[in-house]
Amino acid sequence: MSSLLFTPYSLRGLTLRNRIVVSPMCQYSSEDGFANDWHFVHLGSRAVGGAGLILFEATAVVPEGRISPQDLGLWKDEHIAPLARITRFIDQHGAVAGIQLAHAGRKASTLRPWEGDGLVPPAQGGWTPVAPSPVRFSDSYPQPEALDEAGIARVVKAFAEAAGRAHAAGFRAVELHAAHGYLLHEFLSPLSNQRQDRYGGTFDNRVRLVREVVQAVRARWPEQLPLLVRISSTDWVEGGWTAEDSVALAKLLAQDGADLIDCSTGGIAPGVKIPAGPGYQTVFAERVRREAGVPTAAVGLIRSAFQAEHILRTEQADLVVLARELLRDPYWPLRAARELRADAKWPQQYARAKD
Ligand SMILES: Cc1cc2nc3c(=O)[nH]c(=O)nc-3n(C[C@H](O)[C@H](O)[C@H](O)COP(=O)(O)O)c2cc1C
Repeated sequence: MSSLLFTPYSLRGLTLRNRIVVSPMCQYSSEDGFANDWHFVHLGSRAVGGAGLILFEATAVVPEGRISPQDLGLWKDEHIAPLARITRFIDQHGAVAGIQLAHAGRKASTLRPWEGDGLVPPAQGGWTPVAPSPVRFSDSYPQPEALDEAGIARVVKAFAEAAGRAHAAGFRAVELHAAHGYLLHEFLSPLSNQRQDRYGGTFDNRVRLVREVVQAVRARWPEQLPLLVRISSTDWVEGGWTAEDSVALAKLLAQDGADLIDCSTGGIAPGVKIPAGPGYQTVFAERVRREAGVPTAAVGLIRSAFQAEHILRTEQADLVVLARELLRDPYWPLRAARELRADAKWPQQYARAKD
């Protein structure tokens, strides 16, 4: 029986050689948003290791939207060339390079990198983070400033412009980060969004920003290439964002031009007890897929080849996304193919090694 994990998968005009996705993972290795040799080796080795789609870390669309001052960025044209060097290498090794575009909102770093090689804390001119409402994430986070409508419009434009640069850098998939308590998620969740204008209150108002971003990115991103959205499918908190909300949102985002929903959870509030166990978030991918009729990706404690194959065979998700397993072992796909005795599409040298 052939393996589903190693069966190519198509979204729009793009075909992945298999269904293994490298989850976006911050590397804390960039200066001023620029990719460098660390990113080249880290991401390139995962292409050589056999993954189908490699999602670059949360990449900030504006400098003040970084989770850490060492995050990648795409807020200026100068960021394109070093990224293009990496996407070319990934392409040459048969994988697809995708980028996660992000704005960290109230959880953004407030350290403004200065001209030299130091950091400026908020009291000496660092950033004030922005959010839907002036509600801090926790006592140890600064109070954010609520975005006004002009600020919201600038965020939408920044995502679209970053998507344009991502295309110029050779990316063939883009994922919008609307999860883990960052800006787009902060608008979705009633726990962080206490606005009373057309971006807050009702479900339709809270989803307005993420819909505008999807529409704006879709307008900028080539028609034949896929657009993914990562959501936190539940806040795991009473009164927060729910799995039902996720199903309703997925339907709307599909109308707006999203092709796949990457179903993560959590991140909106500190100290929340999450029942983490093998594949603990897969149930959300399954539900969104079944009830919204939208392709999904499953992520979270997916560790073995058989577990990944099972998720696909039982139609819980269309793609499996691995973070820590692929951090430990870039060659996880190669091992998985052996374990499943799958006929994987390898770069030539590995095809020879496999025989
Ligand atoms: C070092 C590290 C960095 C991460 N950075 C990101 C990120 O940039 N964007 C994101 O959506 N998730 C990020 N995550 C979360 C992972 O993508 C993934 O959702 C989570 O680790 C669960 O998958 P796993 O059990 O396979 O590790 C990060 C996780 C780790 C371990």
